[in-house]
Amino acid sequence: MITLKNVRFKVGKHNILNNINMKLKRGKVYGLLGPNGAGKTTLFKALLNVIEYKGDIFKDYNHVTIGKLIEYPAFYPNLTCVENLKLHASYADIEYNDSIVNDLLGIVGLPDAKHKKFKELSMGMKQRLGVAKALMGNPNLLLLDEPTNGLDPMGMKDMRNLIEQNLKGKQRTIVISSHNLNEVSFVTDTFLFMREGKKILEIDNNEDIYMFGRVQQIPDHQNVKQAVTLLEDNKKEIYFLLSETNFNKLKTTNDFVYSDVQNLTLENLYIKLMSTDLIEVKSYV
Ligand SMILES: Nc1ncnc2c1ncn2[C@@H]1O[C@H](COP(=O)(O)OP(=O)(O)OP(=O)(O)O)[C@@H](O)[C@H]1O
Repeated sequence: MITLKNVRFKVGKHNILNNINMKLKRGKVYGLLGPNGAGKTTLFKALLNVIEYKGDIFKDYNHVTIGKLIEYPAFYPNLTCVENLKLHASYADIEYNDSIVNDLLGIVGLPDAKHKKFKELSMGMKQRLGVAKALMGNPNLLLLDEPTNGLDPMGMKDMRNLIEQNLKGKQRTIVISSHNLNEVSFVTDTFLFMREGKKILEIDNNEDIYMFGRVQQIPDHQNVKQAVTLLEDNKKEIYFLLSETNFNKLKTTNDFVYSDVQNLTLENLYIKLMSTDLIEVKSYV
């Protein structure tokens, strides 16, 4: 488990990361969602320890190894896939041999492109080579920043299959940032929504539909409070956000009074959370 406690990063007066608290468990895939400038890449940089953040990041692995695909993968255009990976391994001081490099190229679906020069690869192949690079040294934390960036629908599907079938593992934590809600929802266990440098909501990606409605009265039981996420807009109206299962449980609670209930798709949920009217998200969990 990797635990972030009050992680902050400020440039001048601008809070780029604003008291981020989260726990990243082994074997889980996290989808980091948020608009441009929300702080997703900066959060990756904090995890990579390449920025001077405040707060703490605790890692309970004996030895944390991190693989990363951040922005577009950088490779030497005139070197082949194999040569590029070997060069990276020697720079990064990662142990490798021919069979490790060949296996990695097999895992990412590039076994026939081993001796192709980087500049000859398609966009999808370049991204997959970027993943192979991130996987060198068999990292237990894998950070993928917009891995489907620039890919066509087939390329996106290949990337999804790669994550689902070959990267997810019991010992590995994967964090994927993406603007493609649909794509990320196929592979993610937990969504982390970020806005303006804050983690505003964390929810499981289960089959449940999310319900949204206006709160008129909320019971004062701790159990009820724990089940509900409240969204407050700047007109001070309170809305609730609940999984369908929790909503059905709460419906039977007499004092829970609400109106205007609607189902939310992931896209609608995202829009609600990022809407400029909304000023605060309170989760008691
Ligand atoms: N070192 C820095 N100095 C100044 N501003 C920075 C620095 N690093 C990040 N920022 C700013 O912080 C904000 C968050 O940037 P970041 O790249 O983390 O966002 P993001 O969520 O990854 O966005 P995108 O989806 O566009 O990739 C942006 O407004 C960016 O300009």
